[in-house]
Amino acid sequence: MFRFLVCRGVTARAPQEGLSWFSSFNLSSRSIHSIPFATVDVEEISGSQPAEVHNLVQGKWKGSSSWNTLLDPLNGDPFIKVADVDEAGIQPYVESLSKCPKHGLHNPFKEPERYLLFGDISAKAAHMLSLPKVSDFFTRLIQRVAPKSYQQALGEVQVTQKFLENFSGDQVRFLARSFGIPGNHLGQQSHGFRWPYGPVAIITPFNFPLEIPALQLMGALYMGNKPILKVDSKVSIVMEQMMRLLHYCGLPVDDVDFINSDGKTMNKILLEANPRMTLFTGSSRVADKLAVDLKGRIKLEDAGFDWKILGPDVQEEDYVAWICDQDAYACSGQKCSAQSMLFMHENWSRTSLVSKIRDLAERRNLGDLTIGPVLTFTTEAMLEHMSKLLQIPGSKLLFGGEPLKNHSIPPIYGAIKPTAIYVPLEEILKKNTYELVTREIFGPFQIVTDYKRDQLPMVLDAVERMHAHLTAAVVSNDPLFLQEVIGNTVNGTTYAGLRARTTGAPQNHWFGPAGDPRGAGIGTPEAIKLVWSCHREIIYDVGPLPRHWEIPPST
Ligand SMILES: NC(=O)c1ccc[n+]([C@@H]2O[C@H](COP(=O)([O-])OP(=O)(O)OC[C@H]3O[C@@H](n4cnc5c(N)ncnc54)[C@H](O)[C@@H]3O)[C@@H](O)[C@H]2O)c1
Repeated sequence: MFRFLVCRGVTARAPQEGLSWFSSFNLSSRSIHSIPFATVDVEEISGSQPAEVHNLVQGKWKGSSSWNTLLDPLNGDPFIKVADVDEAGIQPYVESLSKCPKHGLHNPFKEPERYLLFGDISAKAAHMLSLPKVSDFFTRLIQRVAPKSYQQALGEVQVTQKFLENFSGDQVRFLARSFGIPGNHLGQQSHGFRWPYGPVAIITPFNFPLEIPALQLMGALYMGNKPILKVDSKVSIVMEQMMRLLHYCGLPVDDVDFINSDGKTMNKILLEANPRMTLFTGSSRVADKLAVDLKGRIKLEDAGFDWKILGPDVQEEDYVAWICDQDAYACSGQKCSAQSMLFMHENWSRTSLVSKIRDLAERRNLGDLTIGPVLTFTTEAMLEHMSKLLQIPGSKLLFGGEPLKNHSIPPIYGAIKPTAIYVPLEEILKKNTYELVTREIFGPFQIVTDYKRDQLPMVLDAVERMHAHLTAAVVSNDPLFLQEVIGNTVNGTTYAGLRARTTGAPQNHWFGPAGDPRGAGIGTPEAIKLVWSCHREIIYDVGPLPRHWEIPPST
């Protein structure tokens, strides 16, 4: 992995066209030391040289009178200053959103050229992200604010790059494909169109600083909406730089507002600006509040308490153990799709699967960020949860359960070893323990249990009672077993088969919860159309009237 320097203070350039756009960022001839859109040098951000994150409203980047200082999650240095908008400063954002009509910035009858514009922007942005120094820039920036291994952070950049490639050229206009049905008489035809909502809001969490906001933002824009984007301030520097890249690739500067604020201020903006649709990705607690506040005009990607069921056919033990380790502990367990509960068939309990998972988990280390800080739970909170679980009869610590040692992660964040706790199935199902055992701990933490051949209905009962149905894995190549588990469950993204995993949200398949009419999706054309457009039917009825038509009797 090579390092490079970026000139501090370089501002976003005006969009340029065609060849000149490409040659203005020609790696071989011009400076390999600069990234033309970037305003930060990822390797230089530190307590002595803190980076600044700005807001964008009505086409202008703005600072703020109050700056929120972030601590480096690896050493506690105050390393990023975020221009925080407080409740007194929301008016420009409310006004900007209110200016956008309900019929959007474009639709099939208004400025259709913009569908092509977004195909072009996507092609250019995909090209930029494919350049090694740009992809390294974003990968490292992600690592600085949401510490995860280089490979995991790079994965976000690659998914975003592929997604942008997917929606290059004419693919944006194909998203707005309409259909027509012949009518009842000459001159009548009905046409179904994908229509934008107009002013919309996007709220995203800390754990995927680039992939989630970038994919949802582009989907919103493709369909003709004007979004206000709010990313968790802890990581918003990544998307701030991505906004600058998009401007560089031709995104009109007043198409998107970008805001840094706390949740309360954002809640107020939503109530005052009244976006026609809000996409919320985050915890179920906030999701449920917003669903009420916004009177249902919302789509949700909320909490994940994701399960994996190992079926009766034991095979490829090493592979299954490796996937379990990746699913539970990559990104320190801070994926919404992380494996939270593992159900092992008794045939698997007789193998050395658990000790293999433990050995793999023990390879993880802070040096390469294969384990790292937990940003929303402290060490004490996770250990306290563990001791409550260990009071359940028959439960035991399988491995982990200790704080990480020899680190300088500040105490506002958590730092524990990858942890697995065994809880007997019968105990999990008891009314007063169920809630405790199925609480989502957004860290390197999983529950393991086992079941006997005739206890599959109990396993299915346990997963039926969960409130979030995001991802799941059924690890078996027994078609009857797969059929039974899939037919009796609902999770929106379910992997089935020997190689099944719970994590993995590439751009090539739908990712989102099921079983909830508010459920959103991300990544695919279906997800974009569902989340970011509504159906509009235009019934043409132009005549002519039948010859000798007369006014009929009233009906
Ligand atoms: N389903 C998915 O695709 C998905 C993806 C990633 C994360 N998640 C979930 O997100 C959670 C972890 O993220 P988190 O702790 O940052 O979530 P969170 O709900 O605390 O915050 C998410 C975002 O909402 C904002 N926010 C908080 N209160 C708000 C309010 N009242 N009005 C408007 N905005 C508000 C936050 O500032 C942040 O930007 C986990 O539960 C995880 O499972 C889900």
